Amino acid sequence: MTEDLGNLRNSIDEIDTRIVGLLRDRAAIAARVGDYKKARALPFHVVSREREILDRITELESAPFPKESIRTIFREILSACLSLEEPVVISYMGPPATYTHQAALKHFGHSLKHVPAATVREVFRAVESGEALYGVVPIENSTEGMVNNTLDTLVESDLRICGEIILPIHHCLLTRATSAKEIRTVYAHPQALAQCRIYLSNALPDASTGETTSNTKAVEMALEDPHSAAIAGEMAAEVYNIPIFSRHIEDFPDNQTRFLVIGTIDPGKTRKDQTSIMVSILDRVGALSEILSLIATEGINLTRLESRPSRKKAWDYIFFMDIEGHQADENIRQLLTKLQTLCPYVRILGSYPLQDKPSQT
Ligand SMILES: O=C(O)C(=O)C[C@]1(C(=O)O)C=C[C@@H](O)C=C1
Repeated sequence: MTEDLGNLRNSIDEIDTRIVGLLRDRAAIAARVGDYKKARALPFHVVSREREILDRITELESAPFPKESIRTIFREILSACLSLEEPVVISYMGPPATYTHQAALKHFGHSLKHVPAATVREVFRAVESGEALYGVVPIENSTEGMVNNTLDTLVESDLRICGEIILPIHHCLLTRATSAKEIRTVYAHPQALAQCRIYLSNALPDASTGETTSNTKAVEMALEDPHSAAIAGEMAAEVYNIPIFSRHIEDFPDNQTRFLVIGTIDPGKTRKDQTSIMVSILDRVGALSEILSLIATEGINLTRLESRPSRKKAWDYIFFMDIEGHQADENIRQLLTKLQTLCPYVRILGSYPLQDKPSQT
């Protein structure tokens, strides 16, 4: 029997109607949950519950529908339902269409209000003042390393880390020029320029480079001058309506950036968490190795160790550590108690859901 296209499309229309009906029912219940929470002054955004929902629906059989798409769709459903309970503002390091903006949208969905801030410090200020519930700032790139400014701002602030976002970064060359030889200058944020060195020297050996405060600023320069190009993401090309000359121009294809979600809300314990701590150590032989062996003795996996000058005394350092697990776990509680006796200063920056590293796309 041959398929009838009209019948197939009618079936899809019926299913779509059912999906919308179910979303309407879900939204009505979420609004009731919102009223319940309002009456009891409970937090509206519950990270651990969202994580539970996302993990559960990912385990449901959806084939041939891709699992990753199920998660993306549900991320948007949760975002829309939360926005019915409470208008939530997210401050991100702007301007719009940067990778940080993309990271914030991926993590919180499009239904929350995403507001750009000019600097990392401004993002922290927006959250500290209560203008925003959360802030999103870049912390580390897999090719270029730590964003020191974010680490330093974290040290000075009382805000906690509520989550992390890992985004694969694929740079594009954006320009109004139609051939490589027309391009005289390539503008970008220093991090993006550094991540595309090989491409630039091979494809545009005669072009000079110009550093900008953001890739979006670079796009504005490239829009003004047809002899200029900018390095930025695909989202910037869409938002600013500038042609993409070349895609995937990053030197290392597995280029990822990690962002932090900062705020005051405790995300709660989930199935797989990570704890970030900051310690200062005594200036004596073996002090750091003693801490590392404590971590090993408790059977804890140390996934990141960074040092930064304390900015209080010359050659005095603070150490940032990420360990697998939640601060409520027995072995981490033991470790923290021992660290308090060993280190002059210990601060828990937060326990939050561990993000899976995205596979190369
Ligand atoms: O379960 C809740 O606490 C809700 O508010 C409902 C809901 C949802 O849409 O499922 C919405 C927002 C929360 O962040 C978590 C879940």
